[in-house]
Amino acid sequence: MDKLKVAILIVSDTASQDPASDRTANALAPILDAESKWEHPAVRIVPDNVFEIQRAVCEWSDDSVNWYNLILLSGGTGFAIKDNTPEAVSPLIHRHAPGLVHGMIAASLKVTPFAMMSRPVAGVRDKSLIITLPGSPKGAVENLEAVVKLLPHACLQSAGANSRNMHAAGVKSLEAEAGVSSGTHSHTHLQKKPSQCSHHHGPGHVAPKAHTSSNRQQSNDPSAGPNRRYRSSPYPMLSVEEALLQISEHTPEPIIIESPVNTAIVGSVVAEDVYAAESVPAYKASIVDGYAVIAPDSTNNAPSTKGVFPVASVNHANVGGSLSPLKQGTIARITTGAPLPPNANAVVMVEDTDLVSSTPDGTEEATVDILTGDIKPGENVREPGSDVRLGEKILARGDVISSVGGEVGLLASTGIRTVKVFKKPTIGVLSTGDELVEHDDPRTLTGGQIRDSNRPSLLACLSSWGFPTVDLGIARDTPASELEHALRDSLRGVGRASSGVDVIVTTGGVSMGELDFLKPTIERSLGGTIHFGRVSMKPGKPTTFATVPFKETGEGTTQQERKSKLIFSLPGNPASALVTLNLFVLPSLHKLTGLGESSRAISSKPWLAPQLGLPRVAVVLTHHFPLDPKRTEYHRAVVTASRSDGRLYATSTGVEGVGQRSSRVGSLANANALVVLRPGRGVGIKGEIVEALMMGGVYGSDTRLIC
Ligand SMILES: Nc1nc2c(c(=O)[nH]1)N[C@H]1C(S)=C(S)[C@@H](COP(=O)(O)OP(=O)(O)OC[C@H]3O[C@@H](n4cnc5c(N)ncnc54)[C@H](O)[C@@H]3O)O[C@H]1N2
Ligand code: MOO
Ligand SMILES: [Mg+2]
Repeated sequence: MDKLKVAILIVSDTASQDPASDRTANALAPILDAESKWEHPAVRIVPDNVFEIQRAVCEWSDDSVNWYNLILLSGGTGFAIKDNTPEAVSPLIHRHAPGLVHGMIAASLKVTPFAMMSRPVAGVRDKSLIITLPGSPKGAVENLEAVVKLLPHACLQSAGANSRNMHAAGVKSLEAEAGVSSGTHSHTHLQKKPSQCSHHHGPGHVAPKAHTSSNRQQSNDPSAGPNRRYRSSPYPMLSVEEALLQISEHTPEPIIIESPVNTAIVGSVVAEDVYAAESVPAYKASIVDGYAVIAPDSTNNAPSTKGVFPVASVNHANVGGSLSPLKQGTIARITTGAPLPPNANAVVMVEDTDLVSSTPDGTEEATVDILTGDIKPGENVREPGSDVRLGEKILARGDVISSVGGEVGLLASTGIRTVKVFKKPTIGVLSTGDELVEHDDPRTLTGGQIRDSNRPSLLACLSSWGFPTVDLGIARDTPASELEHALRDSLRGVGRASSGVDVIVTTGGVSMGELDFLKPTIERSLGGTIHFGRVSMKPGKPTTFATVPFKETGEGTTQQERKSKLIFSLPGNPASALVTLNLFVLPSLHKLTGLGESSRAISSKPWLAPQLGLPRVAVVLTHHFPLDPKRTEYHRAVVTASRSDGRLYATSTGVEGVGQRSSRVGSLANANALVVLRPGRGVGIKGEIVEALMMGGVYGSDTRLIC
């Protein structure tokens, strides 16, 4: 018999930094070598990080050529916060092996009651047997020794060997070595072929409840095949309002970064009150072009400003150095914004003066006649700090740095070089489907191929909202592992998503088809939680929202814990994808970007206040709109403002025939609003006032009148 392949994954933050500190791998290897059934183990070390662990296990189990029969993990199985090896491994397991877990704990309990504090996991993924062991060399050795005799047999069965033959050939001796007797129960168990196990996972079987958010059944098992898929969705149908509440609840709080004041902060929300670092103006400045004068007041006994005065000096804006004081009886020429010389207290506009004489060379003013005596101290002068006082609060937490430029101007003028803002989330967009072809592929479509229109349209929409995006490409439906790898890579920040994403938006694969793998992949393979998988709306019924646990540490941030990443899995139909992006993803992005803080700061409203998501307005229907009997419809429409009566009017982008069909992305071309049509019989009547969500600016019109 060929030797079996075995890999050891050491899970330890310490050993990942200092590989020499690991003693467990060297302690385990001799136990396997003694069996002479194993190749020398491959060893790798990763930190206590769910994604690193999953990546290594998948590499060893999923490669169709170089897969390993046995994958042993050591470390991260205790109760400490950072111990998350079982959480990383459980979702990867297709068929659990509680017997091995029981055997290991029973053996350890003979040695120490602390065995109860270990949380081992064991089971089969594809053809590989995966077992977690404690991190200490002693504990790992004890656990491995407890099961090692059974492992060659277990691995061969997992790999698909005929168990009857194996049983006849060697089980008796195995049992003898392991010190167990071959009772009826163990016979039955060992005789089961791996493929037979899958019938446990069809509908009717209560799957292990790992990360579901309710008591419902877990999503379809992709390996069960179409004849075993659910024939009704296990996901409860939520109302749009309930779905928005779930999103609100599970969208993490925004995190703060220090950002330089430049164009990139436009659209950001200020995270801490900002105080002026400098006064504006920093000096006494002229508001006009003219002559600085000493206007009479009770303190200076100056004569009237009316009369002819010698021009003593010239003050331009941008002068360096110190200015000589203005003497009584003289004036100084000055430009707008320039500093007044000491003693000057007012400026006379050049329009209120006449030139009397020039210097002998004819190039300069010698004397000027001031035509008005009605100049008061302070006239045409900006006092230091009169625009902005040093230390004055110029922006408050929650303020939005708008594209108008006023906030950037304030920061720039007061010497603020960096500002604390909430980090804008980065969104990765992934299309799924075997039928998809790049939209710009020059080849003619064949068979059931269609162009991927969702990715470009979603990326365009997200960019227009001002969020950084990552194009995650297309993941095929088959093999299902392609989707799993694409999502995991994006969550871990490798490949196309190397700069990291906070939110993943996928389209396709969320409904009831046998290739609709999104939900099972999130739940079963990534250990995510699906908060909802169906919404009573049209279009967009199968919209799915999930969170996947994650810990982030990065540069330049002050609060580094983003505990989970968000996945919005939108329906594949193009109109459904865009409508649900607007309706569900935008409010979440707004919360992540700190706009929730904004609404709290401004009005103490909860985060679902109108500032989050699309603005809501009341519109008048310009014609009859058909209603759906069950689902709330988000009808694509053009909203115009009437100049005659100041009201907003909504006209459908197409009510006849296929106008609003969810495959018809054209229903969103020119649309600037989603008209909210509550379910009912018949039609929404022309002239009726309903709610609309504005996706773009209102068009102007004075012709849109109804009677
Ligand atoms: N038996 C049932 N079937 C369907 C139901 C249902 O409740 N029971 N729901 C329907 C509804 S409603 C929708 S919406 C769709 C959602 O389908 P999926 O999200 O599973 O998406 P796919 O099956 O992958 O594709 C649907 C459709 O969209 C096209 N598509 C997919 N991706 C793209 C893309 N990137 N660019 C352009 N077009 C795309 C795909 O080719 C299909 O034509 O399910 C109904 N079925
Ligand atoms: O819910 Mo679907 O998006 O109507 O076609
Ligand atoms: Mg589908």
